[in-house]
Amino acid sequence: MARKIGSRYTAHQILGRGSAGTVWLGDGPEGAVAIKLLREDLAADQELVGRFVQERAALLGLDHPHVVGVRDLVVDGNDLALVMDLVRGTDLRTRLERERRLAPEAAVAVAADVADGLAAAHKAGIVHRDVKPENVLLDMQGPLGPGGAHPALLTDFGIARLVDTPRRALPQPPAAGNLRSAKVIGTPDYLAPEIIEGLPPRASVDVYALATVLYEMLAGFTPFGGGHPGAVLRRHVTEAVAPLPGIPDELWQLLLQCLAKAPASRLRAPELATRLREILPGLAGHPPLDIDEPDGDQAAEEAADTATGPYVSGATGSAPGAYDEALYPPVAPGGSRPRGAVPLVHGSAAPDSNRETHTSMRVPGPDELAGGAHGTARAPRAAGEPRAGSARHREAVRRRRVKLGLAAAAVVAAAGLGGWFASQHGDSGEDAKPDVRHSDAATPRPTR
Ligand SMILES: Nc1ncnc2c1ncn2[C@@H]1O[C@H](COP(=O)(O)OP(=O)(O)OP(=O)(O)O)[C@@H](O)[C@H]1O
Repeated sequence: MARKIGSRYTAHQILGRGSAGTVWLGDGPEGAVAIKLLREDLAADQELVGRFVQERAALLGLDHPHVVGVRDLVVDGNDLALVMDLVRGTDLRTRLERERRLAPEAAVAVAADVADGLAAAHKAGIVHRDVKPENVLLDMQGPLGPGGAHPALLTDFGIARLVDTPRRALPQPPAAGNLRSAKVIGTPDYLAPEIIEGLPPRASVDVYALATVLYEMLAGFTPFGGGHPGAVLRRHVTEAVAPLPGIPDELWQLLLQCLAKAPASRLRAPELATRLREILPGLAGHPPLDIDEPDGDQAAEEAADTATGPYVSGATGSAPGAYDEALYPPVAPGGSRPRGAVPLVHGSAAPDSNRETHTSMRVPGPDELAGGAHGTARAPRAAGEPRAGSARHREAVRRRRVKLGLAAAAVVAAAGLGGWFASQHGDSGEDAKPDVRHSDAATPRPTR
């Protein structure tokens, strides 16, 4: 059923749905396009429409082979739509759902494309803030690259930031104690620790998210994902990345550098793109890594811990130990994380229960984050290693947790996690980095 969008475009058929709206296959004066029609409640929000219009120049100005171009912005009655280049292919999430993990060469080729796209955006002063497999489109009509990878293009620039605002999105947390009132915008698995800690997001958050996507392409799971969203956030801040058995060392070192907790330790996007392309030839013929995902039952335990733990204690005025299900949806029966259960805007429905999407939640305080330091590490197992889950294994895990908990408590008591984290950033040299504005300012500021 065709539908007119403004005076110039016609939407013909739905390509897919996201949390902010529906993407249509359409056409306009210059041929086939993809039209992202924002949800009606978003389109009816005058403040939001104003921000989109204000952003017009930035959204339309990004022209790069690895960025999905925005061609037009339509504000027409109840419709608010972004007209984009049509990418004939699929998104990376769909490919990962099908293949689980990619061979290192293909994974690195995809990541290098995305890093190129990010480099262009950062140069133009735009931070993406929501790099994840759903936002990486694979152009099946493009030429095959290293490892048989199709060209990858990053989409949804600045959309998360534009759509998610404090206006009525969330109940405000009390402005007391060490709780910060800023919100976290993004998708839990890909959120850089400094965002969780409440620092303003800069270009390095995109590099962290891209490194997470690369890890996921190689491993079949993200480094800190699994269980309750609160547990995921804590792991980003407190845990080291578990090594991937069999990964070529050069690639592993690159991943570690870009997953560094301190933003200044990460590579910038152009350097990352260069390094990835440098190591590509050495990965030719390397098979996909043969590893197993950390156990689901462990994730379930972690989720249970989190639900009764200190993370959200008192955060929204609830009783200690309780948590607000509207903000932190419960874990599905069986312990597996409900992908797509955390809406971009409070109150919106998840577009597809199999899809991971954005989250919007308050930033936990340092002492709340410290509560996560007690042994939630999820180490991947080399294929063939005995699967955890036996009674003996569970007892060992419990004992290890107690030990780790005591150790963590000692560390936190001695130094204070907040102080530790602040010092990581305090001398990080982040200020010396290019000053990349968020996509909600009116005029792009050139990088220094
Ligand atoms: N420019 C495009 N060309 C072709 N298909 C697209 C284009 N943009 C998005 N799509 C497809 O439309 C679907 C929905 O995209 P959308 O960006 O709305 O949601 P998402 O990124 O999957 O989720 P969310 O917005 O909640 O993060 C995806 O399956 C994607 O593959």
